[in-house]
Amino acid sequence: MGRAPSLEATGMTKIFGPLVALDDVSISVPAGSFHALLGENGAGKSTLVKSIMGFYSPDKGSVKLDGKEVSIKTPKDARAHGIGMVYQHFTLVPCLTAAENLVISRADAPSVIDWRKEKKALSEFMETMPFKVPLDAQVATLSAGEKQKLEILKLLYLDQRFMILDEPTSVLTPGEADEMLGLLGDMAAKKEITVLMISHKFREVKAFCDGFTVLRRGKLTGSGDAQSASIAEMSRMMIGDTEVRERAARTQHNDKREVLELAGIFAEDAEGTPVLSSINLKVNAGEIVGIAGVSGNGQSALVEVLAGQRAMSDGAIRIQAQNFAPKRSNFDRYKVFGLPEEPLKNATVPRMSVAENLAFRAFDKPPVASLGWWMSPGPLRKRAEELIKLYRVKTTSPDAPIETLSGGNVQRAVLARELSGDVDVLIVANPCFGLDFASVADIRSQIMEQRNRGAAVLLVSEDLDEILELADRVAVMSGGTITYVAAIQETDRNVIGQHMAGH
Ligand SMILES: Nc1ncnc2c1ncn2[C@@H]1O[C@H](COP(=O)(O)OP(=O)(O)OP(=O)(O)O)[C@@H](O)[C@H]1O
Repeated sequence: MGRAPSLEATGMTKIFGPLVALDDVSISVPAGSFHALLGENGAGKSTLVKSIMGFYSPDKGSVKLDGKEVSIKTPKDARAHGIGMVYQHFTLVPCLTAAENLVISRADAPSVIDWRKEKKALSEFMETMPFKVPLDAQVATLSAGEKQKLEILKLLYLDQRFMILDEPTSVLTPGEADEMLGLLGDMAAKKEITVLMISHKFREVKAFCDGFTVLRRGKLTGSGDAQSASIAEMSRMMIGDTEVRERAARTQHNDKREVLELAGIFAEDAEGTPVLSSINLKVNAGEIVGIAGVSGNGQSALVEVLAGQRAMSDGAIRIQAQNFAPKRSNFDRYKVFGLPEEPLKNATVPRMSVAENLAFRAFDKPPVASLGWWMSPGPLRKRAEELIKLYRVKTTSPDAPIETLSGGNVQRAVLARELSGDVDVLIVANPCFGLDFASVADIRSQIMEQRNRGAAVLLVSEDLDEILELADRVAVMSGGTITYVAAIQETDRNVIGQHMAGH
């Protein structure tokens, strides 16, 4: 077809108050290229693509498509120019079918839809596509891989042939990720599309990308050919001379005390449909049990139950053989810590400062609360400064509202707070989701150190590599229950993958 556009953004600058989030950055993505945009958390990747997409109006800079300067003031303008974006999280309407989602996404969708005509047109469109999604299926019933394919089909349906993908594989199994990137790579090679992909995974960049651009602290630090550059070169451009901490090793334990027990847990959603049924699992002191599974199989509901955000309809949580009701006073009493999904929403007060959020679990204890209920600003700030440094949280100041931090930095701030206490039980859900590799190394080391110190760790993760690296045992969740449990040494990726797929 040869319809892939080229895109060139020059001198892009975006200032947020005291912070230059993007400082004179230029990027060139030739037609039919599969280009990676790399950088640590907070480097400015989202700011760059949001400025190109018209979500932000840059303070300076210009965008050329196929060599011609274009004016993009809103995301609608970007769409009209054939630039589309796929986000980390799905944007489809779950209760509609795949076909309905495609048709309503059109700017010119008629108010009365002639479904016979639309379906014929859609089947013809699907014929020309390299991958298929069942058009009559309700989106809620599709797997994560199918939903992601539908997001991409939507861009093609809207004729958006410059695709910006924000970590598109974070919700996919490794097999699904390779399949999807492979198909996009083939389309790019045929010059049907041009892809700009934000990624933190060097393996994917090496396997599928031709060009790359690296940002660091809002500045361009390098670009080139992703095939000839080495991973070491690319990571140096990303992190400069910041040292990557060495991974904490697993130590042997004699302490086999049972600490956390999930005993026959059941839960329903608002409509009364079961989301968890008969969850039985024990976690010992000094053990990491990884819960693997394709997203949407009850993992979020389980984390919500453990965090006290969702009621159980039956069953019990026990800690050290005592019934545990998940509420704030008990979290402190039983030394239960954790990172829920979407930490900005579930574990912070977005408008409060980074320092206040870091103190949140400690705000009513000395030394922070030495003035009674008045939070004492001196110790609070000092403690915050220590944690910010130790966990490398990027913020303009401890006083900045936590909602102004990049996604990865909010996560690091919450982990800094939760991992810095005296932990008996640690419950973490996708702790490294969207983090850059230096942070992944840090966070995984911290989790391992808590295990080595004797904490019982429940690690819910959609990233199988993470479970294989950290867990002592793995449990697979499928259809709201645990279908498989094994010691890590006695199983492998394929067997776990088959159970994840429900076989
Ligand atoms: N709306 C905003 N207001 C103030 N500061 C912001 C805003 N959006 C982003 N920033 C800041 O701009 C910097 C760049 O953030 P950006 O989200 O572009 O990083 P990123 O490279 O996409 O990071 P991540 O990998 O964590 O998503 C960060 O320091 C962030 O705190």
